[in-house]
Amino acid sequence: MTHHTSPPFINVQQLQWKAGQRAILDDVTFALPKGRFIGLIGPNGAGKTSLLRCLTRFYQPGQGCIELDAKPLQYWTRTQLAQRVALVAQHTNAAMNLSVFELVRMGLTPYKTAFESDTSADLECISGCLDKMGVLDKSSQQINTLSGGELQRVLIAKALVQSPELMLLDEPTNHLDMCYAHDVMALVRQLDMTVLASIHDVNLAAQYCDYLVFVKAGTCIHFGPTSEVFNAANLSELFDRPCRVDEHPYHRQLWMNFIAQGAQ
Ligand SMILES: Nc1ncnc2c1ncn2[C@@H]1O[C@H](COP(=O)(O)OP(=O)(O)OP(=O)(O)O)[C@@H](O)[C@H]1O
Repeated sequence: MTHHTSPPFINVQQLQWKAGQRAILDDVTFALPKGRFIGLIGPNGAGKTSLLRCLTRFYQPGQGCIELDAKPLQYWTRTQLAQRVALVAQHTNAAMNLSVFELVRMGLTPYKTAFESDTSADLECISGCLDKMGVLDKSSQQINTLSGGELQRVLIAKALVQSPELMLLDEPTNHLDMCYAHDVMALVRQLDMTVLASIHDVNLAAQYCDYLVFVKAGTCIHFGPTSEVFNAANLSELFDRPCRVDEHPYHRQLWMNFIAQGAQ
């Protein structure tokens, strides 16, 4: 397991979370620096979503601790947490009868009292975030008429309006075509914040993420800078099957391929 020397921004120590009697996360430990794009990779059912939910305190860990910026998560008030951590969930219900603007405006909720009206700074913030994600022209469109890729960008814009220090993205490229997936990853990479994103496509993760966390069967088996941990031994262990990692001949980045059965 790789460790780094800078003080961690996200510090997870021996985290355990149980659903009923079953430990879904067990002994999860990793520490990651601020301001980086971090990919959470691992097979289906490994516990990536559960881990993201623990980081928002939606799930309460049975044991272990999570610190953000050296402060245990349980000490943040609900409002402080909502101002600092934003989650873009995997299955967001887009059937609501809202415009893009109305949805993105909801990102301001942690900063507002119930009847406070929008200031010009609020409106600028909303437009700025929509613009950053390339969807400003969709502002008045109903969210249930957006394409999957547009909706994903709008949801990230809503999280940006929250101006969190930590953005959690649960499979942000799910259902996106390759171009949209790359666009979303590139846009996220440009954001000046710490982003932890679960990503199924490990090559996409390796291309854009500074750090990777490997999650297998409810625990973290490796974490560290992508260049150090993205290798055939670690990925074979993660997926329980042989693979190789090479430098891609075109873009020169690390690239994983599974070795087909009988082709070793
Ligand atoms: N609230 C819950 N109650 C019972 N089981 C749960 C609950 N939440 C998650 N699980 C189980 O925990 C395991 C991990 O689920 P999780 O969604 O965290 O995995 P994941 O790595 O995000 O998977 P995927 O890549 O398929 O989205 C699964 O077996 C799931 O069924």
